[in-house]
Amino acid sequence: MSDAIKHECGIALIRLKKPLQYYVDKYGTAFYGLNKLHLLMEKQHNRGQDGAGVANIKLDMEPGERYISRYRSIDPKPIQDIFDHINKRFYEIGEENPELLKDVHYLKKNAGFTGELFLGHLRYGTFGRNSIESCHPFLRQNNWITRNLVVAGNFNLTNVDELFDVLLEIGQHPKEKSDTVTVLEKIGHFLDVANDELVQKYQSLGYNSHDIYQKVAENIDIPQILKQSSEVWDGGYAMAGLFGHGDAFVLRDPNGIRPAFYFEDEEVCVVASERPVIQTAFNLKYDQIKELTPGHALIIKKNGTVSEVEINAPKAPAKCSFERIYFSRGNDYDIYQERKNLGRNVVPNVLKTIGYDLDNSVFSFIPNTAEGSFYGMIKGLEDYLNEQKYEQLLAIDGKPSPEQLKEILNRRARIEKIAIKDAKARTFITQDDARDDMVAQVYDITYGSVVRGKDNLVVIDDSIVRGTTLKQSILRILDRLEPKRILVVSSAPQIRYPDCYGIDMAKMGDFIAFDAAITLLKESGRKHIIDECYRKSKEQEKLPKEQIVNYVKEIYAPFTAEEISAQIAKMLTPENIKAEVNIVYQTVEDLHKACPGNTGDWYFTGNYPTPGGNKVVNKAFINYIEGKNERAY
Ligand SMILES: NC(=O)CC[C@H](N)C(=O)O
Repeated sequence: MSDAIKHECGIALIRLKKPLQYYVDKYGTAFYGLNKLHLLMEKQHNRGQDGAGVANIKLDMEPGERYISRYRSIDPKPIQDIFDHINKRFYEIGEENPELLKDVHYLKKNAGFTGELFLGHLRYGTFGRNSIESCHPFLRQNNWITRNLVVAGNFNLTNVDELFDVLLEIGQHPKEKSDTVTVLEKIGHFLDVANDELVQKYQSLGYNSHDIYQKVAENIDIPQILKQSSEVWDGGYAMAGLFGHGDAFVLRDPNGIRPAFYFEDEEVCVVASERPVIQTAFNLKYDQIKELTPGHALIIKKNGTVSEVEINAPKAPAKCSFERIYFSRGNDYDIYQERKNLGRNVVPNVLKTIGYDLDNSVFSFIPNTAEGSFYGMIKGLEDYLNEQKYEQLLAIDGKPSPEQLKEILNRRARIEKIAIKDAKARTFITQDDARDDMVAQVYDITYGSVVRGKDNLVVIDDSIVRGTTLKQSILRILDRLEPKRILVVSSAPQIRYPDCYGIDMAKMGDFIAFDAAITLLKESGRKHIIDECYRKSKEQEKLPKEQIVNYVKEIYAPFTAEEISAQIAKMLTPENIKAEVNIVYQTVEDLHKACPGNTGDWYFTGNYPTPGGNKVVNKAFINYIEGKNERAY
């Protein structure tokens, strides 16, 4: 990915189902859960760079003993910072007496993060600031054990304002307006209600105070609480939570927009945002990992029982295709195949654009996430060439001569490693005139890989959002190789609409495809379409989200995808470069063929799976026209 598109958040949850001593005996460590959590988080570091956090709950502690620990960090290397911080205490204990590091009783009484229930989170913020206070997990503390709640999620809701107002209506006074706090308080409210009801019930049955909370802990109906609190959430979410007494959950949105995978056996229950992460951390096979059903919650009771429970009826599946194209790590069994298919599917259009001139074309990719689709593109080119060789051989009268055979068989796609990504140099002195030049050097090239003035240079990238790095850096540096033409291939279709479900792409002006369509409208004397779209958007601004229509589609409607691609190519071509620049995008249809299980495509099509999406795109368009540079949710 050449654009600095923002990653998702990632979650990791572990419940150790056996007493800690079991892991000491079997694996030789009292830190089995903590180490696995570290691994799960490290392997998902791609999902969030703003910060990270972990929480832990110890089961069956005595009153007066601490049982919830949490640590968060916005250090440039937050995962390392967190585990350094946690492990420091263990080093101290080890210095004192190494035996104590295997004494689970001592550890539970004397050190944090030695419980049985772990929750980790990696954050890329889509709401609010990048402060440590915005890092998950969030805590809602209480002196009654069953009222304690810890929450972390990969999510974005379109109706946080609405939900916030409901909190006010019921008389709450939230100390801040953040989406995670709003969700936490929403669940917290129904948790309180459930507690009150159960306490009353057991009081009337004559239980004493201590036993009452024991009974509450055993009988609290987590699915009911989740139903009540999530009923009106509009958005994408994989929301994880822990309760003070030891129950836990992970709830997935009804369209399955955000991913969640899990594994369970007699020792552990593990949940993460990506499947191969669990495979690697616990040495498991692909089919041992389950995907959490949309609209369902995984409920992990304190007693160790695990079940998937329907919370909200699943809706039309719209699992995020961007996870497959770019966000999730490419080492997932399915995702690797899908990325290769994405590359393979663009081949016919690529061949057409280069006039089928394989002899004078060099193929490469933008490091590193486009590597999977590059392999697919090569396979597609090989298929094409094989087809040609077959035809050529058949066309020969009689037996081909050795020379003919060699010539035909030797034809292959010319593949080179062209672009190299060097270490990030983030700390440029900003306003300096030399800055652009420095930015241009973030990528480098392999000299001598292209025949000057003669070759087409084809490079595949996974997607193009704003295209800034392409324009400022990549195209300029590729032009130094003096190809006749540079063809940039995007394994994703044109990004035309904002995301409001957890990817930070919330402004129309951030999309080169949108810029291109607006420019085309203006240049062709059709500005009235923009005005009309603005008028209609404004008119429905105050309507309930269910009634809002995505009129922004009308901005793109007059043009074919190819016309917009051509305009994008024009706009992204830097001044003073020699090569002709073309851009070929994946079609939406081919995207669906490549990633059949993840049909969520609203950023490409404007078809939002929830009503709130239409409200967001409406707002984003109004913001754009009115010159407001802010998020639309
Ligand atoms: N990318 C995400 O899932 C973000 C989670 C949440 N909306 C936050 O900003 O903290």
